[in-house]
Amino acid sequence: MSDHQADLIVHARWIATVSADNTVLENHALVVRDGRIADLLPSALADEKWHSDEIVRLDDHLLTPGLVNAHTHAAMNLLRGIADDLPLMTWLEKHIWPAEGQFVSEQFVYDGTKLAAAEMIRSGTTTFADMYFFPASAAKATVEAGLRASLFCPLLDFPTPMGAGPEDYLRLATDAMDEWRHDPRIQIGFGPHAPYTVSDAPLQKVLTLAEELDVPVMMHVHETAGEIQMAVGNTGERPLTRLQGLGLLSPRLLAVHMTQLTDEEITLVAETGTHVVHCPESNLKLASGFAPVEKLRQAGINVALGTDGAASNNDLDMIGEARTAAFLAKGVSLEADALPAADVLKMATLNGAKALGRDEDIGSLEIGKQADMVAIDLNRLETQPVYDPVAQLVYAATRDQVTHSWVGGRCLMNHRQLTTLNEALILKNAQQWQQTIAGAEK
Ligand SMILES: CSC[C@H]1O[C@@H](n2cnc3c(O)ncnc32)[C@H](O)[C@@H]1O
Ligand SMILES: [Zn+2]
Repeated sequence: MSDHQADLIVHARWIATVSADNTVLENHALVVRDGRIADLLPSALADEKWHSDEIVRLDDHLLTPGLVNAHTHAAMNLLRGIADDLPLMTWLEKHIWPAEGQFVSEQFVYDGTKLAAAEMIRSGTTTFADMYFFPASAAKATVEAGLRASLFCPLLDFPTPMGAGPEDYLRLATDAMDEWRHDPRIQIGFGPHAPYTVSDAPLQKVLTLAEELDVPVMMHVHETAGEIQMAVGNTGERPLTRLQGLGLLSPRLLAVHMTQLTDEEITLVAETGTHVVHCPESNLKLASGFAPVEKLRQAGINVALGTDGAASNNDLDMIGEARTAAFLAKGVSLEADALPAADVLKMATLNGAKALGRDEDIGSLEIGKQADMVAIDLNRLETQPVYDPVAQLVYAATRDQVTHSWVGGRCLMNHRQLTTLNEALILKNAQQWQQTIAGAEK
């Protein structure tokens, strides 16, 4: 390869870099070599300086970093619509856990994660943080789809189709960590489900192992007021205080939901460097509340964005989630400048990468980082004219305007055609699962 031979050059009308200075470049080219961004320069100069057999010209598009869905349960796509309009604990205990107990298997997770991967690619996500059973099956589906994932291995006090109890779950998690240690696409972490399903002893083991193996931990925390009332009634302590006592609050922890927080707890989260994952649509649909995002941001907390699973959201659309997050922040603070478009895009990209400890590699479009990026066609009646492309993405565009996706410079979607996944087969499998599951309910 000559000095200026590239694997891929993408010219775009706008490039939202999400770098520290938040630059939006106009009429620039992004040059990819060996999966990484080798150059970012004005299109006219790129034509003189760089050569490539693969040149993509996107004259009406905004190029952004691939979106990072910082919390989901991918395989739950197969349970989308199985139980709606219910509060969290009824939804979980009366519908979701019984269905999972009956149907979740390696094949369910593989098929469900493929279905989710197709939806995620088609809506601009390139990395997702998953917390679900049989992570080896999720990893296989992820790698075949060409996405990146951080897979948080489940841990609960009670048996599930995947394991008999904490010792089992911990062994499965460390086995997965061994297996995937050398693959840069897959990161494995611990996913203790929630304070109300995991007791102190296994949580202490998680902490010791996570520190020893230097891996992240993800947990649903303070999702509802009921969770806190129950804990206070049983132990006299709020769950966050308990987690702090156990030493779990740290930059290693991604605390998901956090809808119930006192000012003192916000200070504690900030001081410990704990990351918060905001899942506004799931929280709204389950009527759980919402994280006080503006207060968290003002306290200096890194807030990432997640969809949660498709059984509570009911989609994995990070563009829609970003819009909901922005509107909600404005609505609850009564401040129109709360969570501006550029900040919510950062929340959906770089902040997620940071929470996962992957921001040296992904989350922004900067020279040296992985070429994980997506293109959004703004030349539609719904998004013209364009004064501010990032505002247009957040406030007006929809996920079907995502036309291209690359992970490490590899194209996963070209003009809305998936290149790694068989859509017809994924659809057929999803319909078969629906028949099996609905048939068993009769
Ligand atoms: C330990 S595997 C994941 C486990 O979590 C369940 N789940 C999905 N969404 C939520 C949520 O919003 N709060 C709590 N638990 C949730 C999922 O069904 C699996 O059982
Ligand atoms: Zn969740």
